[in-house]
Amino acid sequence: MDILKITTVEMHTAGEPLRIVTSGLPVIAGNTILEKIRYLRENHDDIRKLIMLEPRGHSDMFGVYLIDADIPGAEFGCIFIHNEGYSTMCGHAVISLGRYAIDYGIIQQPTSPETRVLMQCPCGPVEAFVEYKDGRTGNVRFKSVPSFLYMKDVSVELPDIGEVFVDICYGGAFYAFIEDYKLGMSLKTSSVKDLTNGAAMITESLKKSLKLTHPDSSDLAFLYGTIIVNSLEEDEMATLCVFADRQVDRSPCGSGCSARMAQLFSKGLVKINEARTIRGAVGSKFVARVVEQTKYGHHDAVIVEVSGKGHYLGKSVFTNEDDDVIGKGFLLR
Ligand SMILES: O=C(O)[C@H]1NCC[C@@H]1O
Repeated sequence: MDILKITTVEMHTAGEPLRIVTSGLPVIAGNTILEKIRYLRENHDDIRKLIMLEPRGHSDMFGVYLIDADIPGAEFGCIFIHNEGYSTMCGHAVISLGRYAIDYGIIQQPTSPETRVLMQCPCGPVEAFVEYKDGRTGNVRFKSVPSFLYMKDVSVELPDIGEVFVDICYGGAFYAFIEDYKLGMSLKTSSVKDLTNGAAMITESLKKSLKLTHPDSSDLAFLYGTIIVNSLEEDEMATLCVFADRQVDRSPCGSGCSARMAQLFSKGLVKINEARTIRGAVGSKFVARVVEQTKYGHHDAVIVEVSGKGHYLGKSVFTNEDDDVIGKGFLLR
């Protein structure tokens, strides 16, 4: 590996980390963002492991490579990385990146009270609006790609629990959704370890039995994770997203909020423009609302707007010595 130095800006959105790589990447071959992801997976997955896994990261680390966009109007493209590979959408990253794009001069003439930043995510264009006042960036709201309920009441057989039913929904990534009580658990009182195991069992089982299709590309047609939600009878919506290799989102999961709102809308449980606050694993919140109805392929879909705020944590300079094999990345659980 001929990596000498990788520099990053470190942020978090609602507790979920975002390691933004600012220099040190090789030339990434490919004409489209999806081709670039394939190229990275096949040729430079060592870089992802180096900065996501231990000892520089951990099993729940998340990051992004910024690339030139290949669609008109987008300021940049985002290649999201995590403990297992590359994701198709990441709302918490978009929220932090909205601030970063202005604060680090990608957008040179920001406007008040909001600046529009169009980002190309692997799932498609995502439009962010960044609060900007007196030279300072603030909250970010984004409108994601069309989100939809893909399949309802899919049966999953779980060891020790038995048969449960999940809905599969898309919000730039595919998730299985299940209420906590159906697993005999509670988002309020069960341990994160038990919830994670329950969610991961669902994802693993569905990956073996369910073939997903996506209107645009087979590269986007895979189950990213399972989201455990609370009952709608509770005062506030709550969620815990377990994605990639048992990675636990600290935030309420932006793409999961889009998918959840699409699920609720298609069942008549939220109305257009009705704002819902969604609490994540560490108590932080996003606000989401359906803003438009649309079609995506043959799916009845909606555009969901999600808002939250990202914060800066610092900067890193990562190196790797030639004789440091362990330092190339590992996970201990
Ligand atoms: O906010 C989101 O959409 C993301 N957070 C980590 C997992 C998802 O990609």
